Amino acid sequence: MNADEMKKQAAWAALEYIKGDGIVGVGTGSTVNHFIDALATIKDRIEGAVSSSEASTQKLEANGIKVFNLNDCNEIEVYVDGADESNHLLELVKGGGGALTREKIIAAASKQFVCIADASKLVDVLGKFPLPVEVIPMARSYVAREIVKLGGQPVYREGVITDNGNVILDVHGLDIMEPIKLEKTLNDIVGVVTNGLFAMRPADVLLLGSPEGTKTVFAKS
Ligand SMILES: O=C[C@H](O)[C@H](O)[C@H](O)COP(=O)(O)O
Repeated sequence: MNADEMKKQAAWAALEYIKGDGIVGVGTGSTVNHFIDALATIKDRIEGAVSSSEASTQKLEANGIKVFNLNDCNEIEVYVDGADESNHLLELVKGGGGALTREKIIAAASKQFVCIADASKLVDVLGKFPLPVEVIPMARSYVAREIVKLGGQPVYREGVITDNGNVILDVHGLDIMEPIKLEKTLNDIVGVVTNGLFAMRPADVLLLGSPEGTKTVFAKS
């Protein structure tokens, strides 16, 4: 079974978590693309979706799913999104596709966060995948220097502008032993919009596609 088949398996398993008839929070990425295909099969029983990126919005609308503005919604019941890495507390690294800020906003505004991924994404310690940081363009060099002071090696993601008009620094080599602390420290640098650590608001459940079937993982305390 290849990684994409595992992603698809986890994405379809997430349908079970869509219990109500309201608005579903939808993330971004190749795993979420499978979830949107799955969601399309129940589109007549849900009101619609809120979307974390222009790419997901396009795919949702192409599938006949109405996309709402988050400002017009109350609390979202369920948010479904992928991840680049998850530890056993379901703290995540996200943003490989550059959609981290809108993803973090919808995750914060949702009651339940269901993370979907292939089995390779579960790790003991976060940090092998470079940590994306979304930055206001004029602050790029300043923020990069501040990140170097923290021990990271920021790499500018050339040619990428986020849906919010910002740039991304991918930070290598950071010690992510204390994810909540690092998430806050990075967000405190002036010019940072947000970073791809989802530790203050981790996932509530992780669905991992694997050759042995979908595994359901809850946070280990
Ligand atoms: O910005 C992108 C998102 O955080 C994605 O959810 C993450 O990169 C995982 O993507 P994929 O499902 O393609 O592995």
